[in-house]
Amino acid sequence: MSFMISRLAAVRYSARNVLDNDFHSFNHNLRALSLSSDQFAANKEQRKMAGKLTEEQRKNDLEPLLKSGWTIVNNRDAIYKEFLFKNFNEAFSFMTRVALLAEKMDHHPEWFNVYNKVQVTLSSHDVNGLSNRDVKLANFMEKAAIVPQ
Ligand SMILES: C[C@H](O)[C@H](O)[C@H]1CNC2=NC(N)=NC(=O)C2=N1
Repeated sequence: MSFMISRLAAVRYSARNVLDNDFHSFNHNLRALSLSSDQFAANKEQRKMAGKLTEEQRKNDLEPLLKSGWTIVNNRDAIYKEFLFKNFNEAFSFMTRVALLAEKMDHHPEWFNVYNKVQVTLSSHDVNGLSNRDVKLANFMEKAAIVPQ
């Protein structure tokens, strides 16, 4: 019973955060509720262990992205690309498609949008550099940016 109450308290706490517009910590709490604390810690640890891209992964997985317009950011282990669309609707549709995967992956882009332009920087904050999650998200963005006319 006290377990249930503490769960409810956690949900209420999460709901309050949402009202405070703190979606990030809401999702964090939701994940903590659906995984046991051991699973949650293991999951976090796994992400860290997957770690930064190896030299081999950089050669095999990063190089094709650099040929598609991604560049390595100065003084940071991150990649950047500017996507241009016909108008705001197409730019924001792209962002929406990407946002759904990003949330599923619990891996979020740094991005800036104005009208038809979306500037994206990808890096994995928990390992302070590029990981396979950035490669996956970048490859998805390449597909999501194609607008059927
Ligand atoms: C707690 C939660 O898992 C982390 O804050 C997630 C959220 N989104 C993230 N996004 C990115 N790009 N890097 C991270 O390390 C990261 N961590």
